[in-house]
Amino acid sequence: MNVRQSHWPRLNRKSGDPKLAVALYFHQKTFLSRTFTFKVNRELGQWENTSTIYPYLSPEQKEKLLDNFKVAVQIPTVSFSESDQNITALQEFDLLLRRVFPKVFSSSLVRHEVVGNYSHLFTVAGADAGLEPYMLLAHIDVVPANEADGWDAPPFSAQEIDGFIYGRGTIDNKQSVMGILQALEYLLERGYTPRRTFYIGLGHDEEINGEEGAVKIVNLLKSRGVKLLYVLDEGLTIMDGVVDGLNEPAALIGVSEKGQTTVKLSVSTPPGHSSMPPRESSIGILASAVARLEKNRMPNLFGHGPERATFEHLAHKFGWSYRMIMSNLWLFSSLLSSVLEGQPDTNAFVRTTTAVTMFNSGVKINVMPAYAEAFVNFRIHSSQTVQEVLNLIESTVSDKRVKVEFINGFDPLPISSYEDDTFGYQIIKKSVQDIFPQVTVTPGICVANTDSRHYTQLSPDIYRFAPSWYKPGDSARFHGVNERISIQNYEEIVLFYFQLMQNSDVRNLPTLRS
Ligand SMILES: CCCCCCCC/C=C\CCCCCCCC(=O)NCC(=O)O
Ligand SMILES: [Zn+2]
Ligand SMILES: [Zn+2]
Repeated sequence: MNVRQSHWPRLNRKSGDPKLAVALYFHQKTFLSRTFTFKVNRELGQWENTSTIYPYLSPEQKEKLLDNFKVAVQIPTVSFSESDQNITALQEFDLLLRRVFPKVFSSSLVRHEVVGNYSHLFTVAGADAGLEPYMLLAHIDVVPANEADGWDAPPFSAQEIDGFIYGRGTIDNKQSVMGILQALEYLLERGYTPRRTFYIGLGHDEEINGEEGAVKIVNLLKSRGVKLLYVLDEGLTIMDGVVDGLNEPAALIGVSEKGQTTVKLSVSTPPGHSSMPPRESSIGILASAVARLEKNRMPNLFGHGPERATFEHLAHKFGWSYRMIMSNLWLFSSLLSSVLEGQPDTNAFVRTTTAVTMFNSGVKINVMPAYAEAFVNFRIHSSQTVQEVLNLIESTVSDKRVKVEFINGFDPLPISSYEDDTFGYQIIKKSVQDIFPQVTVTPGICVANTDSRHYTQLSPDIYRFAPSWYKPGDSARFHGVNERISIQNYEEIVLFYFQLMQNSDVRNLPTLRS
């Protein structure tokens, strides 16, 4: 999320954005007396004290957890495609977990099951069977990485540079896999017995849709009649310094995630000699169609999904000028949305995105190609459906020579509750505040997809968040080059899960202060 200075109009400068100046003038003239509408959460009262084990890591523990994490990153658990995964690496990863988390694998409180050959389900038995269980998710597999793309360190080296560990999976998502189990290992070492039962699900094929991992874990839990109070998976992060005007870091808890669809566009034309080409080749026809899709973006729908709540919750953290915009979205939402669409990550917040990810054609330099195909991946805004997006694709392509085929897709996920009395959301929020007291917590929309989308029948309250710091430039590290995490951040992540497990043991949330 890089809303950099140049994209945010400076309200206190004469040279500010003219659109904004007009809007502000209009607002000040006409609506000065209007009360701000931004929402300030009421603070919860006294928390039941269950966190009896202080979140602390000794120097020896810090050294050990880092060693464990590095080895996890060094195992190349790559999902190349739905039919191609590095099975040897997945087997090696299984052995690693058993070796470095001896308490987890030997405790009488923990039941461990392998699901779908390489995924893991842990059931940690709580002392009070009357309390509804919750579940933590993460995934073991990673997307491919090629050092030649410009990595500063080999992507499976876990090399340390300036306090950061570099490697594929360091923020997606081995920091959660190892962080969750490391936290449990340390809690068990210190004699912890949970009050509330919880599950840990580690999928091995999230990057290729989770059919063998998450789906099978869900089916197993369903067959046992399990219902979950809340689910926490990977997703949004702690945003820091990437929204101009917001001077404090903000933890965005994904209360939903976007839908997705992929279409294949293809063109067939007669092959022939390249010395006598037709006016248009199959490649040219297809390229024009793809260019039309990229040029005519899906509509900006800012304000029609949970992204609106993000800004309403953050409004009071901005300076007065920004606050005026955020807290009066009824007037300024088009201004704000046009700013947000200027950067790839914030743009993903406000619309269905269009990504041309594969393009294949041609067999020889002097042969006209008989066939060209492209795959386009769309991430669907909360207020749209797959069908609506398909209709827009058809009308934008609008060329009978281009065949448009639906490959797969699903609608945006339901929106989980983030109210003051919502157990899961408030427990996650408190755990963030325990470990990151300087951070504001707010709901958000996860722009990518996660294994948690398979869990909707087990719980209405599904959250997507891992407390990795996301700073300017970090968006390019997800599935990109130089994926990395700071050593300090990894320690914080272990402590976050350590706290989350203990905080989840409260029977009820504290009552609201009036
Ligand atoms: C004002 C807030 C604007 C926020 C803009 C969005 C910031 C995005 C931050 C983090 C994104 C990280 C996504 C991590 C989950 C990755 C899951 C994944 O790769 N799934 C597979 C897939 O979606 O294909
Ligand atoms: Zn992921
Ligand atoms: Zn990923």
